[in-house]
Amino acid sequence: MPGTALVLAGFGVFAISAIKTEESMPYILALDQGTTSSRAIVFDLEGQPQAMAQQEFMQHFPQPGWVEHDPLEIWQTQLQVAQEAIQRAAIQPSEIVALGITNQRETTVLWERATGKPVHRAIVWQDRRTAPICDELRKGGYEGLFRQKTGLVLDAYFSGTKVKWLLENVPGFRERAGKGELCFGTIDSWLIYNLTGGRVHATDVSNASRTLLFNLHTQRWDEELLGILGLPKALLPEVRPSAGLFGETLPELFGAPIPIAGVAGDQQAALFGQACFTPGMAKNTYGTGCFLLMHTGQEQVTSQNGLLTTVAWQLEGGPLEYALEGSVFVAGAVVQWLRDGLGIIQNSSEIEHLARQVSSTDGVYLVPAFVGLGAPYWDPYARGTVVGLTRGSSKAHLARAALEAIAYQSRDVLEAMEADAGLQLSELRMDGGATVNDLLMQFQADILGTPVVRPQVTETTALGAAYLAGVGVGLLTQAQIAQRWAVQKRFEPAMGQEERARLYSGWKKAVERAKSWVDA
Ligand SMILES: Nc1ncnc2c1ncn2[C@@H]1O[C@H](COP(=O)(O)OP(=O)(O)O)[C@@H](O)[C@H]1O
Ligand SMILES: O=P(O)(O)OC[C@H](O)CO
Repeated sequence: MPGTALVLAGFGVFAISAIKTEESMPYILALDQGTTSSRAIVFDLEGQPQAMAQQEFMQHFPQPGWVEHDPLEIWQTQLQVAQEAIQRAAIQPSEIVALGITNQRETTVLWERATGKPVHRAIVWQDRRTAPICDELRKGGYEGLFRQKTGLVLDAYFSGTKVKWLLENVPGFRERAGKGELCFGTIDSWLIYNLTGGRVHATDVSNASRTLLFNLHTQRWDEELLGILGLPKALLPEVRPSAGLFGETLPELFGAPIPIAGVAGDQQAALFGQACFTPGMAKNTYGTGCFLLMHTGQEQVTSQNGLLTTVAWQLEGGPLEYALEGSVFVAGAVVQWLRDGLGIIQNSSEIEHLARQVSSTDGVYLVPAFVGLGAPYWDPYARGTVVGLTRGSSKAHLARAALEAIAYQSRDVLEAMEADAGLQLSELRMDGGATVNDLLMQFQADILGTPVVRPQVTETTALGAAYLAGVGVGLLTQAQIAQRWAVQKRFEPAMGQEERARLYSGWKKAVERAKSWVDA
C-alpha cells in the first residue's frame, strides 16, 4: 500500500526532525541597545546566558544639555556584537529560534524611507533642547491633555517634541515628512528596519507609549496630539504587541533568517526579565539612569506624585498591561562623569573601593542634575550641584556622595510610587550595570528601609527581551519564566531610623539648591 508507506515515511521524517530539534538546542538572541553601549546575549531557553558581546559607542554633546548618537554607529555596533555573540556561543545560526530587541527608549531617529539613510543624528532621551517647546505647550494649556491621553508629563525626555524640533529646525524636513519621504522611529524601530532590510517599519506598544503621541485609551497614535505638535502621521511606525512576530532578519546578516518575536523598551523588558508579572511587583534598574517600575496589571494608575503611567507590554492576543514609572536621568552616568569628566577613577569599578575609604560623606551631597531632574521633580532647568564641601572634603567623599545620590534619587521615586499605589513594598528587585556595587546596594537598602534583592542574572533587560521573544514564538510561558527567577544576594536595611531621616533630609535640601538653576 504505497499510501501507507508514504504516510509512514512522513511519520519517519517527522520523528527524525523532532529528535533533531531536541538534540540541537534552541537559543534566543537578545539585542540590548543601551544609552552607552550595544550588547547582544545568546540565551538558552532556561534563560541562562551562553555568550555575550558589547561595544560602547560615541556620545555627542554638541551644546550644553544636548545629547546625540549616530544612528549608523548604533546599527553597526549592534550588528557586530550580535554576530560576535553568535560566534562566541559556538552555535549554528539556524539554532536561534527567535530574536528579541530591547532599547534605550524615547531616543528619536529620522531616516529616509527610500534609502534607509538617517537624515540627522539621533536626539537622545537625555537631550534637553526641547524644554522651551514643552514650556510653550504648557502655556497653551495642553499639559492636562497630554497627561490624560498618554500618561506622560510634558517634558523634553519624550520623543514627540524631539521630532517637532527636527521638523522645525532642519530645512526641508517638514516638507519631506509631509510627503511621506521620512520615517520616524525609536531605536527599536530603527533596528527592526535595518534587520529586515527596510521591509518592516514597526514599533511595540511599550516603546510607542514613550513618544507623547500614543493614546493609552484608544491604543493608537493620537490624531489630536499629532495635530498639536504638527507631525504628519505618515512618519510613524505601525504599533504591534511586544511579543509576537515582527518579521524575519535578512538571512545574510546572521547566516540564517531569524524571527524577530519580542520587542520592548529596556525598562519594560527588565520588568519582564525580573518576572514582575503581578500588580505591586517592582524593580529598579541602575544603568545610565535609574528606572523604577511597578507593574499595575491592566489598570492605568494615574500618578498624583510626578510618576508616569506607561505600557508595560502586550503579549500577542492579550490585553495591554501597564506600569507606574519613576525615571531618574542620571545614575550610573555620575560614575562615568567621575571617570571621564573628573578623572578621579580610571574604571567604573574603582568607585566602590574609593568610596569605602570614608565611612560617610561628612555632609557632602552631589545632586547629579546634569540634564535637569526627572521624576518626581521634572525640572529641565535644574543643574548638577555639590554642597557641603569643607577643607577636609576629598575625592573619596565625592565618590561616596555620587553613589549615595543614586540611592537618594531612587528613594525619591519609591516614596512617590508607594504613595500612588497606596502600599509599601516588602522588597525591591534590582538590576543593571551599577548593581555590581555592594556599597551602593547596601546604602540603597539602608536609605529605603526596605530589603533590596539582586537576582542571579543581572542582565535582566536582555533576558526580558529574550523571554518576550520566547513567548512570541510560543516556546515559553510566563509561569516558566516566574519559576526561573532566582536571588543572588539580598541586602537588608541596617541603618537606624533617625540616621536615615537625617541623611535624607540633607538630600532634600541639596535638591532644592540644584533646582531651576539655568534660566528658562
Ligand atoms: N562598580 C560600579 N559601581 C557603580 N556604577 C557602575 C559600576 N560599574 C558600572 N557602573 C555604571 O553602570 C552603568 C552601565 O550600566 P548598564 O546597565 O550597562 O547601562 P546602560 O544600559 O544605560 O548603558 C554606567 O553608567 C556605569 O558608570
Ligand atoms: O540605556 P539605559 O538602560 O540607561 O535606559 C535608558 C532609558 O530607556 C531611557 O528612558
